[in-house]
Order: sequence, then C-alpha cells, then structure tokens
Amino acid sequence: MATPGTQYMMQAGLATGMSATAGMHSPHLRPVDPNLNDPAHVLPSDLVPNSQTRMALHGCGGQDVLIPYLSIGAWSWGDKATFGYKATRDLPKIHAAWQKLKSVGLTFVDTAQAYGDGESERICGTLFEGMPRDSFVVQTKWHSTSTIKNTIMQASGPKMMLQGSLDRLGLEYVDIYLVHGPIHPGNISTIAKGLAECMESGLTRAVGVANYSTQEMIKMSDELAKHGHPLGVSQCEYSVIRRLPGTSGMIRECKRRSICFQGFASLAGGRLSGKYSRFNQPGRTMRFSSYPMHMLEPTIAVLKAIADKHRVPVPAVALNYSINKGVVPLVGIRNPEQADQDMQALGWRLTKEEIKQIEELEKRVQSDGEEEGGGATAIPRHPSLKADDRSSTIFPPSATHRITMDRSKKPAAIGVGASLPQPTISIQDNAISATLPSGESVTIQLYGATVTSWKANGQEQLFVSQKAHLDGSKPIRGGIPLVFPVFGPPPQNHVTSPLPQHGFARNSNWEFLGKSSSESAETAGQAKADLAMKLDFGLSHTMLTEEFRKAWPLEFGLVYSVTLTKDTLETSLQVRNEGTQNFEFQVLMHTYFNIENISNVRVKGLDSKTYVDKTRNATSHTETSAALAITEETDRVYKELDPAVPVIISSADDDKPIFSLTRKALTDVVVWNPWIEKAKGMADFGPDEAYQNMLCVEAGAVSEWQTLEAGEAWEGGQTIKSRL
Ligand SMILES: O=P(O)(O)OC[C@H]1O[C@H](O)[C@H](O)[C@@H](O)[C@@H]1O
Repeated sequence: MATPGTQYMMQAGLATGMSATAGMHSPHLRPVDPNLNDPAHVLPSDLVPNSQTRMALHGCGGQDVLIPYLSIGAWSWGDKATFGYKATRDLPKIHAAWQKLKSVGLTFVDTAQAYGDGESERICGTLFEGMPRDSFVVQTKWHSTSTIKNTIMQASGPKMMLQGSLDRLGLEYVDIYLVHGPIHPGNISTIAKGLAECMESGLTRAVGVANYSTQEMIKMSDELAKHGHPLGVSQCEYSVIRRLPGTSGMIRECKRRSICFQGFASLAGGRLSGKYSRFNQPGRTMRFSSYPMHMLEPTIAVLKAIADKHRVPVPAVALNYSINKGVVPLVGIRNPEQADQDMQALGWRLTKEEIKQIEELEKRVQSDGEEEGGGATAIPRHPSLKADDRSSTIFPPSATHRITMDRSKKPAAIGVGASLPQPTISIQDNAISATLPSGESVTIQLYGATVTSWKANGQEQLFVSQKAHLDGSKPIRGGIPLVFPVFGPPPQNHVTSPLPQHGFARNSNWEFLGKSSSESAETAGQAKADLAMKLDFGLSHTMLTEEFRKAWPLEFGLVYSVTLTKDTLETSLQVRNEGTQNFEFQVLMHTYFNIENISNVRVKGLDSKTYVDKTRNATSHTETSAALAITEETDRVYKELDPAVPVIISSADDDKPIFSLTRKALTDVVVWNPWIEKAKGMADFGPDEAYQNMLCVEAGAVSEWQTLEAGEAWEGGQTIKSRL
C-alpha cells in the first residue's frame, strides 16, 4: 500500500505555492541571464525521432532500457486531490488514450507510488494486461519521504516499497525505478545501496532520481558506481518556460554521464497546451509554473505561429522544443484528444530560428529565485542531503531569500483534503501558518524557523515582545527561537567561538519543506490523523550567509518539525552531519511561555536537580523547591533531567498545571526571566513590564556538547501541552 494521505501531502505542497523549480512560486518576472544559455546539450541535428525511435538508457548489468522520446505522465490517473479523478468518467478515456498511443508505439509510462495513493499504478496495471512485457516501458517512483517505515528500513526501503508498486502494477519487474525526491531519511549512499538491491534482485532494470540537484545527482551517480551500476535517469521540471536544468548545466552534466534527462510538467500544467487564456485560467491545483495566463500570452502566440507553420497543435511545439534540448518530455495524458495532440511532437524538428524565437521570449517569462531543475512541488528536497552549491530548486539561490509571493495573487488558505474538514496552511509575509479544523493554529517564521504564535483554546500560548524584530534583522524576541549550534556566549578556543550568542539557527533563513498530516498523528498519540499537522523546515550549511559559513565551516543539515495537534505543540530537530569530520553542537528550544502574571506561576519538576545559576557566577546549586516561584532575575540551567518527566508551569492560586513540557533527548531545562532591570536593558523587549507576562522554560542539550560523527544524525524535541 502507498502511504495513506500522500496525495494530500503532495496537494499541500502545491497549495502552499511551492513550485517545482524555484521553491516557493512567485509570479514576478526575473529574466534569466542569457549568458547562462548553453546549447551544448541539444539533440544531434541529424536525429529526427518519431514515435518508433528508441533511446538507450543505461540499466543494470550493462543492459540498456530502450525508451521512446516521449513519456506519458500518469500522475492524474487515480489522483483525486490534484486532478479530481473520477473512475467512471476518466478511466474509459485513459484506456482510449492508451489504445491510440499504443498503436503508434508510444508505450512509455511514468507513474509513482504516491500518485493517487497507488491508484495510478493500479490503473497502469490494467493497461498492461495481456501485453507482451517487452512491448511497454514502465517507470515508477519510490515515495521517499521521511515516513516511519522509510526511516526504519533505510537501505531496504526502496526494495520493500518497489514490491508494493509491483503488486499494484501486476508485474514482476519495472523498467525504471526512481527516487521521487531527495527527501529520504537515509543519505545518498544508503539509498544508492537500496537502489542497487532493487536492480540486483531483478525488480527493476534501471534506476534514477527525480528532483535532485546536480550535485545530488552526481553523488548518486558516484555512489551507484561503487556498486557497479549506472544512474539511468534524472528527472526535473522542464518546459519552454522552465528551462533551468538547461541553463544551469544540469542537462550538460547528464549528457556527460550518459544519464537520461527527463522533464516533467512539459506543458506547465496545461498552460502551454493552447487551451487556456487569461479569461479561462487553469484550475488552482495546476500549480506547476503557475504564471498568470496573461503573462504567457506572448509565448503562446509564438508557439501558435510555429504550430500553424508546421500544421501541428500548440502542445506538440512545446514538447518538440524539450526534445530539441536533449530532454525526454513527460506529458500528462488523460484522454484520446490529448494523446492525438501530444504524439504530434514527434517526427519533425523545430528550426534553429524557431528555437531562438521561443528562447527570446522565455527569457522574459522566467520566474524569480530560480536556479536549476530539482525539487518538485510535491517532493521538496531534504536539506540534510544538500552537499552542494545551493543550485537546487526548492532552496532559492540567495541565503537571504524570502517567499516573495505577490499578496494580491497569493492563494488564500486552501484546504488540503476534499471530504472531511482538513487542516489548512497559508503563507503570509515569510511565515507559514497552519490551522486545525478545531481552531488551533501555529505560525512559524522562515527567519530562524521561529514559532511566533501558537493558539489553543482560543488563546495565544506564546509570548512575543511588542518590540520584537520580525524583519530578519535580529533574532526574534519571543515565541520559540531555536538555539544551535551553541548555547549562550560561545566558549573561547572552540570551533563555535566566532559565532554569536546562541549560534546561527535563529538568525538564518530556513526553507519550508512541506507538510504532512498523517505521520504526525502517530507521534501525537491520541490525536486523529486529520487533526494533526506537521510542518517541516530545513537549513543546511549551503544556505548560511557567508559570514556564518566561515564562522562554522562544517557540513550539516537540519530538519525542524513543528507538529500541531488539538492539545499539543511539538517541536523536534534532526541534526545531520553531512561532512567527513565529527562535530560538536548544543541545541535548545527557547520557548517564551505567555503567562498572565509571573507572581502567580510556579515551576515544578525541578526539585532536587542540580542547576548552574548564571546570575550567580555560574555556580552550581541544588533545587530545593518543589514549586519554584520566580521573584527576581532568574537564569538557571537545570541538568540531567529525565526527559519523560514533565516540567510543569502551574498556577500558584489553585496549583493547576498551565503548561507541561516533556522532552526527547533533551536533558537540560533552562529557566529564564530577565526581571525588571534586564528587561529595560533589552532594546527589543517591550513593554518594560512585559517580563511579568512571560517565562522561558527551555528544553535543551546545553550543559555538555553533543558529538555527531560524520554521516550520523541526532534527533531531539519537546512536546508542550497547554491549559491542561
Ligand atoms: O538575549 P538572547 O540572546 O535572546 O538570550 C536570552 C537568554 O537566553 C537564555 O535563556 C540564556 O540562559 C540567558 O542567559 C539569555 O539571556
């Protein structure tokens, strides 16, 4: 079985505006530097592929997989969330389209475990029935997200999941098996091992990657080579209006390594099919390259003029362009009419002048922040896997990138499911907000991945200073700043010495990696699947400012997950060492709790614990109070706590708990209140008396250093319950 809800994950990625080649999608134009244009990878000029022509793609044991120059995209088959699939209406049309395609020899289907939660693969199975096995080529994809299954299975994940795909397809082997995105829990060498096993056990003839950056693709190619296997395919978004894999050199690198480059969303979600206009916009779920149609009018006019000249339909011109550029285009086909149009992409070639005409236009339509072609919408990249030049797609190019969605064009919060009330997510001013149907909500700034609001029971649970800077100029005073890789002022003569207080995580721009609603339910215990939402954020060394990178020149990947359930807020951090040397770090979740009055709360669960009192020259003491009252400046690091035993902020009046805090792998708890003088002294703290309305109880691993070996990962987190 495919993981239930994966289609909603994919849909959520689309709904949040993530784009296939530029992370968050913006309709703002930003021309591509024409000097980046690299024609070196074009299809040899003497080759005019028709529907019978085959390309050799490198597979296991020196055997080639022969594929047509055009692939049929099967995402829409069975997918309700994005394509509104209805079996009674759509299945007969798919079968009719298949008959047409089959009759001309176009029998190369691209599907995935995630499409329609496995339904696409099942439909493919019905198409292949009775066909000789060598008369079609099927490519499917391992849904490589960090699910519990994938995490536990590591290298055996791909094979195990491929078995499920084969069951749905009704086949003994697939021709090509791709990793759907670089978001797998294991590192690339682990996944390469898994892919090698898939080939060696005869379950697939070739393997490939989708949505990888060039560097990741190279790494996978090198890792597979260690097992004696080639990387056969690299797949990213590519179309007339999204040529980044070409301009960035990715396709050239594919050519150099004899990797078949495939481009998905070849018609930009139907925008290049000629059937839409500014008066007839495509549906909101068609979010690949979702430029407003009026912006594409000049492009479509040129495509149309060329189409008329060659007496072919507009989509055939767009697809022919991809083929000319050395790309095997994938095109979603749902009915015989589309099959008819798209198959006309073959058997002729655009002239050089026509290509130039299209490219002149294309330069005007490129979107913001784009680099090269990895990172699909549905499968955002995993920062811990980044080992390169940030030349990927989900991570925009500049370390100071922001979501720059035009507010007027920005989608409102969009439900991610169809029937039951579902959580919603929205994007506002560089922040992601999630709201549960029951009303609880959370907001996370991309700056620092700082949680700045958590509303439960109709009340704000977190304190944020009225003078806090939310513009990225300073760490945010309030909410839950994340402290990494050093707590407090860094020690002298240490690798962290050049860093500012509390490190760089709270003052770096993070990437939103996507959401899931099914996984979080398991971690949240009682919460139902549709009543929990997990939002993932990523930061890797390549995303740091130059200054931070210099100050801490280690290769790392962080994934910070914020999970909202009806009763809890959970934050957890995964730290991965992506380099070749060990490193040390400290981490802390610096939660500012919103309280009515400091004199009316007590902190419990610290009794008999040793603490370092930072207000008394960092001397050590033992806590004697079972219910600690805060009556002065307090700055203590309590050590060696059992993470499973809650630290509780309770009411002094009736002893009732207000917040409880349990932890995972975080054995220290810092209690901090600046009190009167310090509060006045902090420029970003206000109003002065607000010290009475906040208390920081911070879960961390700060009294010692955590050592992380090369290639290893560490994970820790906290779960907060409020107004119990
Ligand atoms: O002002 P910041 O750098 O945000 O630090 C705020 C506080 O964080 C922690 O609670 C430390 O224990 C305190 O010593 C520090 O004053």
